[in-house]
Amino acid sequence: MTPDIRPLVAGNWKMNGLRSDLDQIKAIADSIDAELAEKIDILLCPPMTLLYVATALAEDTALLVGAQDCHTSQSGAHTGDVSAQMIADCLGEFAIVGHSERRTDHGEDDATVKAKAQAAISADLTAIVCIGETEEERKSGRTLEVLGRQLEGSVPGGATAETVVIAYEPVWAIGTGLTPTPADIEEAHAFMRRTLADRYGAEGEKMRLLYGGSVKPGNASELMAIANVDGALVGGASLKAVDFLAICEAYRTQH
Ligand SMILES: O=C[C@H](O)COP(=O)(O)O
Repeated sequence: MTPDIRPLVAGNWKMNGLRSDLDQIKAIADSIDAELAEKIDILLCPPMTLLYVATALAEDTALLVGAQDCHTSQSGAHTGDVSAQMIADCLGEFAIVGHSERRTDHGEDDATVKAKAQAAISADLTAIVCIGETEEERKSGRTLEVLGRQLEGSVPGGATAETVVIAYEPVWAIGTGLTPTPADIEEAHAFMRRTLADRYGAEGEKMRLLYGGSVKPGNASELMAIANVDGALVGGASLKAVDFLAICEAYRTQH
């Protein structure tokens, strides 16, 4: 945690979720009480097919809703793509960009991720920019070098704490049940904080830095207590309301 930074717990449903799962979104939205809402922001990013219904379910609750990607343009001849403006039109407030699965599956490089983040910001969304090293990069001692390069290449100039959130997701920790040691996470987040503060000054000091990769109810408290970890980006454990809410609960007794 970072004093004076409001934590964000974000759920990324990835390519999961059918209409029959809308009850999970409703359960999450309806379970966020005033005490928890006062302490943290809680965000859910369902697949695009459920986005508009999700924002309707979240209306008049503290649940925030976002998307998992956006295009670099706001409209045009891009079959199958969805723009940041369309996400905002569906009342989404966030867009994840540069998730490692998109970097791998769709060949998205840092320049593309930066353009997507810029498109999100231009549509008044907050961009959650994902970065993280592969297993091979960690084993060869290049983690911080990779994070520095990705921050430089993926985060737009002029980013502020309002417009950008950074999610550190070691690729090898995603969906594997493995997590870095608390010391390794602390080192990575301290590095990101220094880098962002050097580049963005006071805004970099306030930017939210999430940890993602096998966050579960059982390890959330330990992970969220690490210095400069201002929340979580949760994959698998966000699919069930009871698990996602248990992760959010890690904050109830803190602050
Ligand atoms: O966006 C979420 C991350 O990729 C983490 O996924 P996971 O919690 O299933 O490891």
